[in-house]
Amino acid sequence: MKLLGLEVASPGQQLAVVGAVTAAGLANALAITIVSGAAQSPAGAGVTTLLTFAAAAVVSIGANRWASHRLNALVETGLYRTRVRFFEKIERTELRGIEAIGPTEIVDRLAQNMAIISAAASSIGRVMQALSIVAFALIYVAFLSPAAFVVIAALQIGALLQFRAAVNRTDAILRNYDAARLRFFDRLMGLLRGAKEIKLSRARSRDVRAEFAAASAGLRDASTRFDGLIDDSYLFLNAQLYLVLAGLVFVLPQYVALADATLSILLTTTLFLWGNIEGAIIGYPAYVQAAQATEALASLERRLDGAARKVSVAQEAADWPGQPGPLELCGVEYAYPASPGENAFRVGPVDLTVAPGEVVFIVGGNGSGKSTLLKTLTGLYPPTRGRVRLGGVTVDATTAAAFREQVSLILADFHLFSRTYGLDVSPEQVQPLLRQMQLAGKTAYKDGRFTRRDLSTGQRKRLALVLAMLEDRPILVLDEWPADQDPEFRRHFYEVLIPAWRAQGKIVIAVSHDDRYFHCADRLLVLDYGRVRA
Ligand SMILES: Nc1ncnc2c1ncn2[C@@H]1O[C@H](COP(=O)(O)OP(=O)(O)OP(=O)(O)O)[C@@H](O)[C@H]1O
Repeated sequence: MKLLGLEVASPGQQLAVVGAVTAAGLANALAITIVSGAAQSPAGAGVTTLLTFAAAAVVSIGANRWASHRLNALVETGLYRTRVRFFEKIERTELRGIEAIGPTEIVDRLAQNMAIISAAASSIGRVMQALSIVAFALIYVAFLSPAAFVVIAALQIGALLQFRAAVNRTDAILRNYDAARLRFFDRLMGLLRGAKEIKLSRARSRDVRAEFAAASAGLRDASTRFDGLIDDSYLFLNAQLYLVLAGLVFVLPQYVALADATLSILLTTTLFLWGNIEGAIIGYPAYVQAAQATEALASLERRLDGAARKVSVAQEAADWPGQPGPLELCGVEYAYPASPGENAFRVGPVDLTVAPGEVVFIVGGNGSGKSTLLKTLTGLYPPTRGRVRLGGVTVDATTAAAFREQVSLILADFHLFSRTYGLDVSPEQVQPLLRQMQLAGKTAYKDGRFTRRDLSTGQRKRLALVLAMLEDRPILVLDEWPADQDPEFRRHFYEVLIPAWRAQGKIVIAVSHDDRYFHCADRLLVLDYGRVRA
């Protein structure tokens, strides 16, 4: 069964919820019938009547409670499954796919849209309960007076159809709201990431504030229009109640013979019924919002699937099938997709063979394609031409996942996770490396995590290198790693660490701008606007 667009329940579970809601509605109608009857002849209402009334009330409340808790649990389980599925899809989507969608949309969809769907779950329960009560109350009205039933039902159906049409008109507003929320979120991220830069310039702060205010205004306008339309429709529905009451009291008795007592019960029942109709329609906008949120989630999922179809890598690949051997780049090129009116950046073709124990420095100006080449040779970007081989085995969709596990990579925008995920090491193994990186006393390794990660930029890079050394993989790739190190540690890197890795037989590829240490490499690869110059 699909609820709020989520695959949440088996037909049996669905039947149980509908059954409970129906039983609650029926018990509710029974309770009204009993009190109405008792009100007509109080002398005839004894203990049995009271007990039957109490039993009906208990069944109604109990069944409603069970149904709403069950519905909430089903929707939350559906959301949980959706989150896990998204995590797996994001994990399977290659780097380019994630870069193309962007983190703002992914975070917004998974946080905001899921919250909208979760909030709608309780509304849906209330709508179902109210509709069931309305249905049974209408049957009771039909039993009291078929003519009154026709009047009430006709006005009710008209009002509900009008309300539904109004809510459906909010579709465009909701889409605007969704786009406005993404813009707002994007500006908010800019505000937080750029907090330092903003503090240093009042003019910049003013401009950023203006953009932030414009994004907030977009949210305000879309939200106000949505709420306004819903409120108007709600009031219109309320106005129908006056029509129904007038019809019942002033018009109906002119044409149909009605006892005073019946008319009074009809009025009470109508007021009760209308209260429940209001209950039903209050939840409907939440349902529409949830449906839109689900569609946005589905659209993101389609894009992730599309990106995965374009470039897919078998995750369940076994260990690397080849022997340790040279890393070969055979005519490797990578071209970013071209934006309209722009020439796409392309790096390559690169032909390079690096044997175990060899050290290659990649050199070149800003924007010459060094990081792009590193991402391509480590299998993060699939080459648009040529191929990467390790130990004679080509890196392709079936071997890429295993190949990446042969590589330790520290890019300029590396991330230090809160735990040392995927590494099973003891503090005794970590401590000597922390000492070697002059981090002992700054941080320590305990319970699978480093006690402190709020270190200086250079120290964080050293910590990333500690993790890379603990991984102990045959290929070590570093993007301008020494750039943030002090001269002494820079020398340590070039004159102690690099020779040690060479002696261990590692393939070391490092981007470097330190020409005074170029002699520490076996070879230099010079890039110039994506082309290999030397
Ligand atoms: N995600 C991306 N999408 C499209 N183009 C990109 C992307 N990342 C980088 N580029 C483009 O690729 C070119 C090379 O970028 P790259 O980061 O590889 O250069 P780099 O040599 O590492 O530069 P730097 O020394 O400044 O770090 C740049 O012109 C950049 O505009």
